[in-house]
Amino acid sequence: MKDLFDDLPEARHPALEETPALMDLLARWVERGWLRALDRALARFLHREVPEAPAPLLLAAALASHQLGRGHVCLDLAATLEAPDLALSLPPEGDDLSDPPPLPSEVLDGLTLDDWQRALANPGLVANDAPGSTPLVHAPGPRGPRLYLRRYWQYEQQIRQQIAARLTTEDATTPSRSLLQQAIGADRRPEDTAAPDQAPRRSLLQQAIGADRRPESTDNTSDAPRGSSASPSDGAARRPEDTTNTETLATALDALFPTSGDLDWQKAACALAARSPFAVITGGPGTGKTTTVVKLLALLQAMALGRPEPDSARALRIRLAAPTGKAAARLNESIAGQVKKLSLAELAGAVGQQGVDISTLREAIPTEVTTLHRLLGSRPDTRHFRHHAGNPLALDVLVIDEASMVDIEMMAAVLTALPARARLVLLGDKDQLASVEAGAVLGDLCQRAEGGHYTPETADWLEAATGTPLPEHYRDTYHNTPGQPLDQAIAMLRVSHRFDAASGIGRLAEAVNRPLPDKRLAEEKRRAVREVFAAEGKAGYRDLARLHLGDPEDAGLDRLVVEGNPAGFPLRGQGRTDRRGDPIAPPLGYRHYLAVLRDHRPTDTAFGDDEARQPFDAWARAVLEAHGQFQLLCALRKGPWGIEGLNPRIGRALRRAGWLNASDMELDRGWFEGRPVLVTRNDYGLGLMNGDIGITLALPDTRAPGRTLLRVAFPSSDGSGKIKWVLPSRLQAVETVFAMTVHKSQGSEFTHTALLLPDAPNPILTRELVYTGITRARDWLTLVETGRGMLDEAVTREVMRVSGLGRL
Ligand SMILES: Nc1ncnc2c1ncn2[C@@H]1O[C@H](COP(=O)(O)OP(=O)(O)OP(=O)(O)O)[C@@H](O)[C@H]1O
Repeated sequence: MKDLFDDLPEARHPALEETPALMDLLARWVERGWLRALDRALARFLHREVPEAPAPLLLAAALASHQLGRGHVCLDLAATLEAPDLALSLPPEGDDLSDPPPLPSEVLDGLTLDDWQRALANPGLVANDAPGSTPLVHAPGPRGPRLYLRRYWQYEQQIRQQIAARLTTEDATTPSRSLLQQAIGADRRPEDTAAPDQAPRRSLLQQAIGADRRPESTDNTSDAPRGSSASPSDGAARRPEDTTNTETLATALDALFPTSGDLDWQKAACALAARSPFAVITGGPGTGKTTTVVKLLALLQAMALGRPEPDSARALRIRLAAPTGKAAARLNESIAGQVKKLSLAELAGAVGQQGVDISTLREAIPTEVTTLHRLLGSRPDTRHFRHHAGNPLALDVLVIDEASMVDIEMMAAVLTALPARARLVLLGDKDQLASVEAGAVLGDLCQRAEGGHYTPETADWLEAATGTPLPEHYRDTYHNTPGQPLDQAIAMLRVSHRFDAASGIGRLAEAVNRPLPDKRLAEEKRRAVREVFAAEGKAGYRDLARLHLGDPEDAGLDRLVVEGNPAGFPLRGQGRTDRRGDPIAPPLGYRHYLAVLRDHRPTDTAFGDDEARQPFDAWARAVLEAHGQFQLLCALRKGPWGIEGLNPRIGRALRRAGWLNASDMELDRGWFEGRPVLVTRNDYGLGLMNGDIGITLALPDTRAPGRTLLRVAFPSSDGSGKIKWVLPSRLQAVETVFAMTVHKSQGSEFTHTALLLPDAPNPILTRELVYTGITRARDWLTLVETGRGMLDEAVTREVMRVSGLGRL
């Protein structure tokens, strides 16, 4: 009897057997916020296009689309069958969890990987890892098959090909042939993805996946000449900065990096980046990414200006860019300072026969940082950029800072618009949260950065260039796997110059960030994190405080947001000094910027032409600067511990303390003086970028003497210190930012950061999120806990990103 039953096929969930049942299920998931309406729309669209498409295919398509909203560029089929409930972000924020619809695990029960792949064998809808016009692409991955929406498969291909082409045209050494073949993908011709993609259903599909606009640069139907498509032969031509002479390079590196006994990773990173037309410099906060890149630019410029043939000596066209206005402004500030104090005399004498003029060299190092959108020339209301393959960027070197925030679509657009001979240098912290949009390009590229994986050729070359041998454990021979071409172009900076051993912020970031290769080590990791706090108190880390809140009305929250809760820190935050011995001011709360707002208000009664604005500009600058002293960050948007609940709650606390004058309605959704706002979408008309922060101030109303008018003051993004005054009614996409999500805080830094963890487990709570939040703190960090065990929970959960960019 038993054998007979065993032979019967297992009954599968009706949603896998009949399309109407699947559509009902998807509708229920959408209703509960488990799935996006877009994801269901895609499944319905595909069903209309090919009515006989089997339900498991439509389900896979909806799940693949859903992954995009969660940052993954594709659906990993085997991983989904292993842990089906991870395919949806469950529970979504704000779900009351009652009467749940069937979970993915119930629906997928009984479906094997073979069954699923057989269902995907549908040439009308799914292509097998190849160009074509199907909306979906089924492609192999390192851990098993994946399903992509075609557009994202194409972005990935474009990035792979553009990077691989640069990795094959190193200036100084050439990797072995077999590695080159791996880099390009032995079974794929580089021109494959350039084949016309007729995609007849594209516009409808794009609507279905929320992508009705795309950059021209990635539009394969465009008949624009592929002027910038990189090919090894293009790239092999000599660059103006000739870094092939290892001896000259070594002398120049010695001039930039005073020698020390051990390997200086900054020097090694500079050397590797000078050698390769594509390079990544990754590292945690304060490890010297900016310092290194400034020296790299000085080196490249010196090489270019010092060329022996005077006719060919010309300065390189270098551009610096960052994904958001905020990140651009930050880099702008730090790079300008570093260029000014860079000692160039030795370098200038080390290159070329005559040497290079120091002031010419200094002037040739740019300090202006633009956003990627501006660089590519975004046009209002379209994702089409002015620069693309047919109209490439006019530059020789592009440096992108905060590259962890660049999503796959933007990275593909940048790479496609980059001339074949231009260098690309990516800077960023591989461990930070990735962009909210799909694709963690930097994290994917840096998967092996920790171990180095340098080949014997690279190790020998590095030793010749830097004068220091490469320690054994960074060599591929140590790891017993051949170093990939990509590994040779990546350098990881490992020493923080901002946080020393006495810094709790640095220690906590390190403990939280420690990878967890084996779940059995979870308890050990939790203990290591707890130990940082166990050193609390007078003898403990003086920059760390821990605050427990019982409920959102807890008076502890008022103390934190108004005053900064200095009592939570050892010695009330008094008496600390920085590395140079300068005093560090005790931690502050929002009262500080509101006090500057009140106490420094100009007495002038006119606000009109440029001159009359100056006192107001100075006031706004002081208020904005004071505002950067404190920021509350939280993981969630919704619920009492999300920004939506906390923003009005904090507004009320500040009003109670006498620092704000606003009604409940204004605090909830209106305008009031002192309101800090965050721009949530680029507004090219106003010149405001996603991530910009402005403060609402009351100015004299020139048309009605004695009365005031609210305007929002934003720092101008060109680093000029000017203030942009914007009428609130013109701001289309802003939100109050007493509380900010950790996601939005990327690229920013605050003197005192308070990181608030929610009171219940949530999939969004990961080690990357906690690490990103912690590393936003410059001098003071308050960890705010609202429930038990959430820190433990978070530090042992990692973001799983699925993409195919790991190996090149
Ligand atoms: N080798 C070094 N020796 C001493 N101080 C250094 C060194 N490298 C960098 N610094 C200092 O450490 C601080 C951080 O450096 P830098 O801004 O270059 O780091 P970063 O990695 O770009 O930081 P961020 O996290 O802000 O991106 C700066 O004050 C810099 O002057």
